[in-house]
Amino acid sequence: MTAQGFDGVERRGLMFVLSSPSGAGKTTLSRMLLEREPGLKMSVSATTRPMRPGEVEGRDYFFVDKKKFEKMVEQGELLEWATVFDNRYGTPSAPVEAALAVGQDVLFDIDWQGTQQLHQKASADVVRVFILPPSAADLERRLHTRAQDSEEVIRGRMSRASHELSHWAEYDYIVVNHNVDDAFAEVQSILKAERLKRERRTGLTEFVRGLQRQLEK
Ligand SMILES: Nc1nc2c(ncn2[C@@H]2O[C@H](COP(=O)(O)OP(=O)(O)O)[C@@H](O)[C@H]2O)c(=O)[nH]1
Ligand SMILES: Nc1ncnc2c1ncn2[C@@H]1O[C@H](COP(=O)(O)OP(=O)(O)O)[C@@H](O)[C@H]1O
Repeated sequence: MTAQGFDGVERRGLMFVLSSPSGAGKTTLSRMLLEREPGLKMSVSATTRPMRPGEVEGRDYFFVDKKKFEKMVEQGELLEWATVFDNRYGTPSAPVEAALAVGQDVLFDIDWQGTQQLHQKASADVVRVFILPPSAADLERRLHTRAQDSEEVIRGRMSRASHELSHWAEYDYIVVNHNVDDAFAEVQSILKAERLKRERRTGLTEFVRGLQRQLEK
């Protein structure tokens, strides 16, 4: 599972997780990252929740019924899964493994339960980022301006937000999404720095040996 770094030094692919209370901006930041960061692939989850207007099957989620979801769990097809807002959500393993195998990094928009499971399985390769809204009023406004959920669903999401927030300390990095461009720049810097971590740059020993050979000539 090695990727060619942009500087030619091989490294292991990483799993980049964004979590937040609903409406804090994960989807927005994920889309920006995918547009601007080569070598990053989105993990598309399976969910039993209904499709929202504008969502696309296979791009945003694989929309499945409860029976199909249970079958995926039984057959061991999911890397992690959890129940959120009365719906099930899970990460199909095969595409993640395939992406890492060809040297891509994988981006996950999953909740704290899934993040814990992923971290238990592959702690060295998981980078966890938690996105905070600047205030409760902003969070509620964003859920309304997204205009994709009913009043009742929005109320449910607001009442779950405090519980979601309580998991912030399980993450490696915390970004407050005041302004989307600033938050994006922060998330992008985290990804860039994590790609340079010595421990996952498997090709460094060979690279440095090559440099030493050149110097000793
Ligand atoms: N554990 C887990 N959580 C997921 C997965 N996919 C999405 N989620 C989380 O489920 C929650 C609800 O997602 P969604 O219905 O798309 O609403 P949104 O957060 O408002 O965009 C969010 O916290 C997501 O991060 C998954 O595959 N596994
Ligand atoms: N920094 C920001 N300022 C204002 N609105 C934002 C900001 N970040 C995201 N939004 C808007 O808030 C809404 C919720 O964002 P979204 O990315 O769907 O959140 P999540 O995926 O965490 O539920 C969207 O309408 C999005 O355009």
